[in-house]
Amino acid sequence: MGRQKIDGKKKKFSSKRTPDKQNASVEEEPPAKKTPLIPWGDHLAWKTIHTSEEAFMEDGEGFLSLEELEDDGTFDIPAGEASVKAASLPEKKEKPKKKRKRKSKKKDKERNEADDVDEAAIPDGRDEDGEPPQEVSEAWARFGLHPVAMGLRLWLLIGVAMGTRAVRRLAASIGAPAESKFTQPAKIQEESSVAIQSRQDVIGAAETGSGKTLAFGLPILHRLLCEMDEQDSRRASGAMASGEDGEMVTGDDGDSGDESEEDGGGMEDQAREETELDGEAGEAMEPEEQGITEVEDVDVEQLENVDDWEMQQPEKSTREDGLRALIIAPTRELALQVNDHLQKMAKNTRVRVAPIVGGISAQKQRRLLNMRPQVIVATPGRLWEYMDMGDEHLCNLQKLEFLVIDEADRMVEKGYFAELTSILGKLPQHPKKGEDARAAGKGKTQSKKQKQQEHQEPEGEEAETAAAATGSDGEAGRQTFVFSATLALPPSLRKRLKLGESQLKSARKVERSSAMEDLMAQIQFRGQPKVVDLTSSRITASSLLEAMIACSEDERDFYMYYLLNRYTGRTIVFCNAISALRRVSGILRQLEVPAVALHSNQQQRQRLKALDKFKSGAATVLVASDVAARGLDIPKVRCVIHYQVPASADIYVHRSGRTARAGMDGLSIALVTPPERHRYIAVCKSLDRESGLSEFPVEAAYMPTVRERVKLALKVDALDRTQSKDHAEKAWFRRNAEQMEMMVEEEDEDDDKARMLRKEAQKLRTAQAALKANLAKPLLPQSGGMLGKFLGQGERLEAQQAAAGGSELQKSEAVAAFNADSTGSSKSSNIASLAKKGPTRQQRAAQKAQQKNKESTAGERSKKKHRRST
Ligand SMILES: Nc1ncnc2c1ncn2[C@@H]1O[C@H](COP(=O)(O)OP(=O)(O)OP(=O)(O)O)[C@@H](O)[C@H]1O
Repeated sequence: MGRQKIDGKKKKFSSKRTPDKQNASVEEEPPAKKTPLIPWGDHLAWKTIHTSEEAFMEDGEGFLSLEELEDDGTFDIPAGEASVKAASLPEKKEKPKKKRKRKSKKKDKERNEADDVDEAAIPDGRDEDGEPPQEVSEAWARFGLHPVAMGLRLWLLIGVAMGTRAVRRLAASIGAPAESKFTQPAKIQEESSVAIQSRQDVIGAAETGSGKTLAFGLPILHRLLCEMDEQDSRRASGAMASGEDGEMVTGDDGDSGDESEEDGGGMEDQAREETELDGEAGEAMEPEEQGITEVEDVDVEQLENVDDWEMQQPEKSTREDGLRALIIAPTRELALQVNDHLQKMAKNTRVRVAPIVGGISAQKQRRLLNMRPQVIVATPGRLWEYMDMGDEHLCNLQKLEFLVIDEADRMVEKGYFAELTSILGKLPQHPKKGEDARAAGKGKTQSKKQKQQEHQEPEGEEAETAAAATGSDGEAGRQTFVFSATLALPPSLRKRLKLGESQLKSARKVERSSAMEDLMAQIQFRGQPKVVDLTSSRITASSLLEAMIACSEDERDFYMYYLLNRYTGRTIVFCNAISALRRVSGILRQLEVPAVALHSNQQQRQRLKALDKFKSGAATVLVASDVAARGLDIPKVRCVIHYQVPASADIYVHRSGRTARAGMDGLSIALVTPPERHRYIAVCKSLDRESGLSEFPVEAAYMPTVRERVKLALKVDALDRTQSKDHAEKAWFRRNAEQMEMMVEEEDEDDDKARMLRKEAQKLRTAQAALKANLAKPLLPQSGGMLGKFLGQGERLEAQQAAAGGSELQKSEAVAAFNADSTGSSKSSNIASLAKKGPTRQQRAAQKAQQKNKESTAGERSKKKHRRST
């Protein structure tokens, strides 16, 4: 009931496989027009696809292993209900199990979590939270994606709508939060879809967390998959013509595929054993020095992301395949995240994705490059290093079809630009109309080896691949994406971009004024790029609530601690300087806040461990430098605290953008001290917020305990450091004395110093005991049974934010409402109030607002109740 077969009479999704090839081939025809079985199915570019068995079979992770397969191998899409049928799959060929202990534990955990979803308890299409299914958008259909790429999206959407177990797992595997509000392509993805159909270049700017990665990821995956189809068909028809076995070509996952997977598994395991990150340059700080909770105890399994760099399909491609897509991102973490995202999307396809970033050992980097992945995600420094060394794969750029520059505004900054310029200089020229792509594709600065290779004319398959690279429609050359959340294009440049490349070049000498213009002039666009600017005048995400707290330097730690306690969700505390970051980490450690530190002076391994600990929830606070400001997509970050005012508006926007992602709510609070006032005003001005951010209401009743506690923590931390230093000195002295075979007598120690040390140790013990006692106390003594809980303001803020319902003005009013005093002047006067101290007015206002909010929430609740009952 309520279920419709997707195949109808004409079309059949078949999971039948040729018995000896162990492959699933899917053939479809367009759905019958009369009864569109999937509402958006008519718009799909139905194609024959060849996909691996795993896509359909493996442990519920493939997109057709949805337990919706019928006896005859077709599958149903439930319409209007989410009940699912037990799978009746052809028996799966047992593969010899390889040792995969480390991975399997984590996978099992994920599976168990997913298995917790009781599907029987999901009646009439509601998800397990009892929410009715959301409308599935038809907007994806306009993309005309390759069915595999489209499949990911479709199943993601159906999964979001219905919450079925396997699909939710898939959605999770491609990194989309199940609670995400995206039930259709994000705006930037929609606007960039021209990149798929017409292969137009795109310069895109959209708010943080708005889905830019998929905006370039999907076109790349789509194109590469289409080309593989074409290659397969050509090979199949070639084989037929030459009288070979005419069996359907099934890609790499036939018997040989099994074998290669075995090998691959072996290689992967071996690689895992071997894989160690570089102990690269840069000062390696001891955890104690960082003042962070130990990360050394992190289980290796938590570092899956490190091992996952190993490509998902380790069999290497041929040299003829060449590099197809080059994605450049400014930080290692961001590059690894994009790499991870694309790898997950390309799972179960023959598209291979690999990272080239600093911190990966040279041995491993070499191994990855030897596998000749079609897609490379890189940071400019490491990429240029390998290109400059003449790496064969990286210099084989004739078939490069995609160039992506992510976080472009950062790329034009000092420290990136020189390398980026060199990389761009290596890229082949676009072929002129009618010119042979391969002839034109010879870069300006090719390695010797490469030039020799090119003198040998490609034959057969190679020629076919080259033809495919130029596009069957005669389209040739590389497609470029330039993306950022804060891409400031000067109006003159915008105008010239509209005019097209030739005008851009001719105008550049006279008019070029910014680094961004330099970059645009160096990038060879194919013609007229499409400029997609989705940034609003607000620039930050619309679901982000922003506020500030004006405080003295001494008070900054108090407010930070207050905020961490009042907003217990995942929080990132951003610092400008590593010294401040260490200090904050030290205090938090003493205050028993589960925090980890992340900054550029750490070894890459430490950086990843910290991120992993934060992502896994083992730490709820990340104390970070701006290395974490851009691009990082960490789910469920509720709050960003700018412990120090960032150096520029761009950094402010990117830092704040670590929360309120994918349509979720988030809070960003800047702590502003008098010396930072000018910087704060400049940031506000750049963001067109002349009146400054709304002042965040602080509940003064909490502050006495907060102050006392933080002061104690500071004291303990200072004493702790002194003592560690003394111990280190003593140990050093003893070590050296031993080496010189000197006797060290206790009397050698200065009596006064020894007494002082004992005194210090006693002080530390007393302070530690006092802090411990304080930590055992609730933050707000007389709070009528709500002790230690974070009720009140956090929830009220959320309620007000929700009530504000999206408009910027309303949202800033939502924050302002907390401070609103009888004169209502708090917002306009907040810059002026920076130097002021004393929260009495705030306190009164907060209490008033609290009272008001209680009343309105109670009123709302009773109204809702009434509505429900009627
Ligand atoms: N159409 C979609 N459906 C579901 N989830 C999506 C969709 N598009 C993106 N997402 C999710 O939204 C989140 C943010 O996406 P992404 O990291 O690409 O943002 P971004 O615009 O690149 O952010 P930033 O500017 O900070 O780098 C990711 O978790 C991603 O999985």
